[in-house]
Amino acid sequence: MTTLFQHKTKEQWDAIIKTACTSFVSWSESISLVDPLQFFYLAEQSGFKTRFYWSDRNNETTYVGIGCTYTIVVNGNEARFATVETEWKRFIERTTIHSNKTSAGPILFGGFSFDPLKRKSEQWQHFSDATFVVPTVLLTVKNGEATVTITLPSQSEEGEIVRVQQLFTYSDDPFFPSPLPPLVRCEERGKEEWIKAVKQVIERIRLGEFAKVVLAREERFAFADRLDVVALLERLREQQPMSYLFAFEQDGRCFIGASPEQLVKKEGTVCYSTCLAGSIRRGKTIQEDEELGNWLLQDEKNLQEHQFVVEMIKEAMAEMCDTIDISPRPQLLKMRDIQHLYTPVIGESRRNVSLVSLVERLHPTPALGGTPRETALETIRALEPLDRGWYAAPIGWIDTFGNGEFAVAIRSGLLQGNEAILFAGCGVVGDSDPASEYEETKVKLKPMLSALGVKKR
Ligand SMILES: C=C(O[C@H]1C=CC=C(C(=O)O)[C@@H]1O)C(=O)O
Ligand SMILES: [Mg+2]
Repeated sequence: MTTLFQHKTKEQWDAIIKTACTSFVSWSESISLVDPLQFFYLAEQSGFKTRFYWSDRNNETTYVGIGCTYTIVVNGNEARFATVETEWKRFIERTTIHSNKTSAGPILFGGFSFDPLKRKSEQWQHFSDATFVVPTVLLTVKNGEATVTITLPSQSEEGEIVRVQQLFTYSDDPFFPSPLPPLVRCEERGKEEWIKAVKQVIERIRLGEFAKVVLAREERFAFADRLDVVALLERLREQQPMSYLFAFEQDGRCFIGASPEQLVKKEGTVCYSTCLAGSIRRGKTIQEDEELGNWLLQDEKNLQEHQFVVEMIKEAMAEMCDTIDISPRPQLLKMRDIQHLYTPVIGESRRNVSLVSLVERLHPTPALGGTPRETALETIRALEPLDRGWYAAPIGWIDTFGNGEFAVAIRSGLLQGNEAILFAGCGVVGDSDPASEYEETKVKLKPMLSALGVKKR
């Protein structure tokens, strides 16, 4: 047995918790490097019902959150972004933070639903229009260094303290996630209805009603046994190393994915965003892959699909930043299963714009909604035969300095018991072909399907 966290005795914990004159207390300490997945795994062993996992696309920062000391839940469209922001500020004011490193400290992690005006389906009942948590225990792994941050109410009960402490005594034997269970059934809902919706959207674009609408669909998969989130994260981490990896689990339901798309990142006065739209599969040989990539870089339909995103993000960033830097032409972003047109944007803002206000301004970009935004959203609400829930919406974190990052939760799915519901969409423009758009959604389902071990359907 190894003790991960040896620095403080029970008496020292008590002293920190009980002498705080604020409602919450938080402290951080360096620990020896641990595999974040092992930490995530331990959470379940210790009986915590809430856990999350985040790692960015450069693998610079990984967070694992366990338990929840503070929760922000908002339902409905009214001020959901502003509420998250004010509640986070209120929490910081009510917390004594013992931290000697600027990079450590508690974070707020969570996500939003794609569209609060869409009627919530049964499957998304447990995911609010905004749910954010301050974890009881946070593991931060940054540049090869691990820090643990414990955040507790200053009136914590003894039992809770003991449960948290138990988490730090672990066996350092390798952990064994359960093997992935075999697939027993897959169900594709409303293929014909979806293709009909794509056709309708194309016609309405040609009539000049709107310029672009992103339509999504879902597929359901039933397995012989319960799906193990740790096993899935381990496979996603291995198979999609250049993606944001995220999982948010509460009471046995987990929203999980590996997305290539950054919505926004804020680091001091610097703000980053990316325009990602326009897709083609990867080639089977290097030559075919290059040919496909070159075709994508010149294809009018895909360039148009991409350009709508560039225009909107450029406008939003120009509004919020003093200067912006954006390249005039898209480049290729190659993921394991798919390649995209990609244009990064960097802005500098000395106006104190908050990360949450950037998220609010940017969501949904035309990579997930359409152009013009409101008409596209109304069209999606009316035509799309599913509730997107948290799919295609912002997911990410904010720290106590207001820095943080949000990804767009695509290439994702909802796990519950033996079942996985996966989502994929594509940008429909005037020159779209319904059959090719359908094929594109199949490519976009691949990252989650490979992680689930589903090969042929
Ligand atoms: C809507 C999705 O992807 C978006 C992001 C990149 C490329 C896209 C496209 O080419 O259609 C989509 O706009 C999805 O993966 O479900
Ligand atoms: Mg597309």
